[in-house]
Amino acid sequence: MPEMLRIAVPNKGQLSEPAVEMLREAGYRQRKSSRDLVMVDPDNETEFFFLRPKDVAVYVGEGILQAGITGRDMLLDSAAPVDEILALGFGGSTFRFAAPGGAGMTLEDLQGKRVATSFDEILRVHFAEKGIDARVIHLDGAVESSVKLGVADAVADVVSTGTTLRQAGLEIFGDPILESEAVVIRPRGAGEDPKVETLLRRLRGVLVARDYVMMDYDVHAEQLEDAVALTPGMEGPTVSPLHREGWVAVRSMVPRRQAQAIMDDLWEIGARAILVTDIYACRL
Ligand SMILES: Nc1ncnc2c1ncn2[C@@H]1O[C@H](COP(=O)(O)OP(=O)(O)OP(=O)(O)O)[C@@H](O)[C@H]1O
Ligand SMILES: O=P(O)(O)OC[C@H]1O[C@H](OP(=O)(O)OP(=O)(O)O)[C@H](O)[C@@H]1O
Ligand SMILES: [Mg+2]
Repeated sequence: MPEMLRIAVPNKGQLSEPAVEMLREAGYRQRKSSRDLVMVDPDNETEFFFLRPKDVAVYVGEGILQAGITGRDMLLDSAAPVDEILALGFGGSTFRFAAPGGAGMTLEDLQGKRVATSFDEILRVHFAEKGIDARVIHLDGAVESSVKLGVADAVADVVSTGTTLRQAGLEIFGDPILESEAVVIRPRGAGEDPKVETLLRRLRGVLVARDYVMMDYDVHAEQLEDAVALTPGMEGPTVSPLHREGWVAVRSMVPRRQAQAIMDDLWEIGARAILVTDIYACRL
């Protein structure tokens, strides 16, 4: 048996499904049932371990697993000896203070108060940095209820849409404590590992395939420089001769979200036969 690459993946919660989906797009076999705790992918010599999201950094920090997917907030809260090596663009959230609406709280007002959170370590570090002496009350979840129930004076919690806070009658105050998203981690100080490098290259390929499209168009050679300025591509666009005298065909990657605006601009300078296609997979 070849040496297996061992990767930790969240087994439930907000990050689990999108992480599994991304690994599948990256060509890895993924679990069939959300109850599977281990999944072997022999073709890729990789084993996936489905662990509680907060535990991922612990396993990777101990060097038991060579890489893992978790939230940046969770990795920082674990204080495990791991490095973030790639941000994955999903599971975005901010970690923020909130208190009853209308109270007009500031960070300084937390001096001597009780603040409930599921991320004690992040909060303690933040208070230490800001010189605030407050009591951190650990709760495992549903932190928003703590103020109404009298367990805390304010909360520090994960905010995505803000709906949960609003429904609990709480209002954000102060600067964001942390911006988080799903990330790939590895043990701190780990040396180059060709299998981990392959995983990263594949995941970067998925990120590019999600964020970019391929654009093809024909343009008169006189307008080529203007057109290329609109579609500079990654390492410069491919330009090929067309049978039609004085015209060239151009092929370039462009950001998906700008594709329509770029097509409008290309049309304006006389480009025609402008086509956009999805990138199925890539290595850059
Ligand atoms: N809308 C969201 N709500 C909660 N977490 C989110 C959201 N969007 C992204 N995240 C991120 O997902 C992770 C939280 O995962 P999750 O809530 O599944 O774990 P958990 O709270 O420890 O687990 P559980 O809720 O099952 O006890 C964090 O990294 C957080 O930043
Ligand atoms: O800003 P929103 O879009 O409302 O999302 C944020 C909420 O989602 C998470 O809770 P989760 O569902 O993970 O439950 P938990 O409190 O048990 O962790 C988080 O802890 C907030 O409560
Ligand atoms: Mg949660």
